[in-house]
Formats: sequence, C-alpha cells, structure tokens
Amino acid sequence: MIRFDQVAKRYSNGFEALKGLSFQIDPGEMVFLTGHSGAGKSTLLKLIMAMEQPSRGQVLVNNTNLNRISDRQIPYHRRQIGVVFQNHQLLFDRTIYENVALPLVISGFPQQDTGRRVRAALDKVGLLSKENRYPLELSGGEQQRVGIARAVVNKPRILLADEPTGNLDPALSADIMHLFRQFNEVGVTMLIASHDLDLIKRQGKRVLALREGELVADSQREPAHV
Ligand SMILES: Nc1ncnc2c1ncn2[C@@H]1O[C@H](COP(=O)(O)OP(=O)(O)OP(=O)(O)O)[C@@H](O)[C@H]1O
Repeated sequence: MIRFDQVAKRYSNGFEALKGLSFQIDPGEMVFLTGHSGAGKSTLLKLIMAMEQPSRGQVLVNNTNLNRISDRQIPYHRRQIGVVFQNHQLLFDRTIYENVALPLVISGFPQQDTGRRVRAALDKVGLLSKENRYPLELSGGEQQRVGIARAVVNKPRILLADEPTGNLDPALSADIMHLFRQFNEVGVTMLIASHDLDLIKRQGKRVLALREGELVADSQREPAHV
C-alpha cells in the first residue's frame, strides 16, 4: 500500500515541486503516473523511496510512515521496492549476471542462493542465455530488461518505474509493458511514471495525472484529462 496524505515537497531552493497531494494505491494495483516534464513525477517516486522527505504531509508505504523511519531502517525499506530507470544505469564493466546480482550482494543475501535468484530473474525477462555478456553487447531493449531483472531480483512487493520506455521504440515499449503486467499479475504493486499517453491508454489501468505539482486527475474517479 502506498498512501500520500496532503504531501507537499519544497526543495531547498524554495521551489515547490509537489503541492498537497493525497491518493492511495492498494496492494496489487498497477497505476500510471503522468504529467508534463517538471510536473513532479520523479519527486513523487523519490518520496516513496525515502530519497527525499516531504516538507508537509505524510507518505505511508506498507503502513510505515516514512516521516518516522530512522536512517537505519531506510535500507530495509528500499529493499521492498524495485526501481526501473529510463537509462537503466547498468555497470558497463560487469556482466549481465553481475549487474542483476548487485542488489543481492549489497543486501548480504546468502551467496549459495544468489545464482538461483539471479537466473530466475533473468529467465523472467527472457535473457537467461546472455548472463555472461556485457551490457554494451546487448540492444537497448535488452539492456532495459536487464534493469528490470535487477529491480525484481529482491522480489520486491512494489515496483516503481521512471520513464521505463523513454528510449525505446513502440514495439519494445509494448514488450516492457507486457513484462510489467506479468509482475503485476503475480501481485507486485506497480507505479509507472511515463509521458507516453498512447501506451498508457492501451493498458486500461488507473492513471494519476500531475500538473505543476498538483494531482489533476485520477482515472478511478474521473476521466484523465491532461
Ligand atoms: N533537487 C532539486 N532541487 C530543486 N529543484 C528540483 C530538484 N529536483 C527537482 N526539482 C524541480 O522540481 C520540479 C519537478 O521535478 P521532477 O523531476 O519531479 O519532475 P518530472 O515530472 O519527473 O519531470 P521529467 O518528466 O522531466 O523527469 C522541476 O521543476 C525540477 O526542476
């Protein structure tokens, strides 16, 4: 569950990126977040990750109020959340296997079980045969799928994606959406920030629309109009 109660975010330069947002995403939902460049989408995702703190209001994730968690609890909180970025942020001097294993290594996951988990994640994204290759030997769509395998290797209950199809052509973007739906079908809560309104419309899922830091539409309650 993700809940925002009257959340505002003012950056230290005084800019108010979010202006009093309230919404709730239930476990197992798949929701899109849309809005113009600068509308506040990445800020909203960073608040869920506890990478930024709200300047007003509260963010709750799985019943934990992020205003109240200590620095020590933050790594545990982040382990429950997988994140997929537009530019996938892979390490180019490491193999596909090593890139996907990284979150497990960081969290101290037992080494003897790492191979099984990494291969299960690579299998889900259809890249099991490429585990010994390096990122630059893969296409852009394949690199993005490695980023998704890395995001799900910890089996997070929540998956966030920030413009995950921004660099991909329509066919590859549709493949990525198909993968996301498969994760959602096994219970992963998904929040996907995207500008691609056509792609979003085709998914037939709930859409939250931001404009200048305000929630201007929630398609569960009214038709989205951005
Ligand atoms: N650390 C920061 N300090 C000051 N202002 C910031 C900071 N991060 C973001 N902003 C500003 O907050 C606003 C919202 O940014 P944000 O990245 O959340 O938007 P976005 O909707 O994700 O945009 P895009 O689609 O272009 O990534 C922008 O005007 C941005 O310049």
